[in-house]
Amino acid sequence: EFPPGDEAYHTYAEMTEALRAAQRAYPGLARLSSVGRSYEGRELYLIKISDNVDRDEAEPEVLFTCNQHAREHLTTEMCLHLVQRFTARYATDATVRQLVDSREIYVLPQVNPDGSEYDIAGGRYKGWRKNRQGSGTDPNRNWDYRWGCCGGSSGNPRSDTYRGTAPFSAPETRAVANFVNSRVVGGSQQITAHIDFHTYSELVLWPYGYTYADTAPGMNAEQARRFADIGRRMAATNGYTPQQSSDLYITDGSVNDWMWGVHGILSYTFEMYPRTSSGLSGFYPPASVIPRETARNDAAVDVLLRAAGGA
Ligand SMILES: CC(C)C[C@H](NS(N)(=O)=O)C(=O)O
Ligand SMILES: [Ca+2]
Ligand SMILES: [Ca+2]
Ligand SMILES: [Zn+2]
Repeated sequence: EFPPGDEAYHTYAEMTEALRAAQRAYPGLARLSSVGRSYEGRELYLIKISDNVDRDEAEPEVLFTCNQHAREHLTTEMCLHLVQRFTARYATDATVRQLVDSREIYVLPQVNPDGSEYDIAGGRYKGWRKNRQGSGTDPNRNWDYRWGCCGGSSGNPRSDTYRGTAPFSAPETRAVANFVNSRVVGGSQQITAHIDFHTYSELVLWPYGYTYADTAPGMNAEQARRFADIGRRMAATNGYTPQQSSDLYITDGSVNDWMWGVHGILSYTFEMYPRTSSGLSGFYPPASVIPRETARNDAAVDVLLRAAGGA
């Protein structure tokens, strides 16, 4: 459980109950499923939000993933805020209704529930980042695109950026990748856009992460320009700093590189609040900031949902 004062943050059980409650309250709009299990056997819950939710309609599909990194608990709240906004406001908010009626929105609030639960065990924060497989694998170095290619991860199991023994050696990244692979229907990937939420630093990041170059195989100048244009439009709404991922530092095996490199999905990372911090406290902002710092991304999310349809 979370330490005293931080009860508003959702544990894995509370997150699961929030998803179940959304499905119960909005059965025509929300459908809960699992994409698989974590290393310790926790279901990796996914909720789909759309009109006629039980039908696979010819609408652009957009995926939001959160909590790849255990200690980044504000991101779980970000995904749950998305679920809340697109279900509870459907009846009253014309913007929300238009988006839910014309898109299929997938939200995965905890990619790494084992790590997240370990980080808060006993009501004390551990500063834990990775999953709980052996000494821990960094999920965001375990994706199967240019895995371990470029000095953007570690081969040392003790390292916080340990890439694992092989691409998708982590059950969690394997399960999410299986789901994305399953959305190739009739030879084309139905998911057109994606945001992976992290904390912290207030950044909008786009691929590639494995190279400093703006263009590279699978990313031509026009595609790079589109990533930057949409990235800048999103950053203009939330005050984050837009940049290519590698401008921060080189990463290899990251989710954005895989989503774009393998599936052509317009995939971003949002590093949320705070912008700066000393040491680990940046990962543990007071629960009082949750409403403000999750709603802060509403307009950016709408920019992406529109871009997913070609806007
Ligand atoms: C998406 C990359 C470029 C940044 C991310 N930073 S974090 N969230 O781990 O501090 C990471 O190292 O995975
Ligand atoms: Ca629909
Ligand atoms: Ca569809
Ligand atoms: Zn992170």
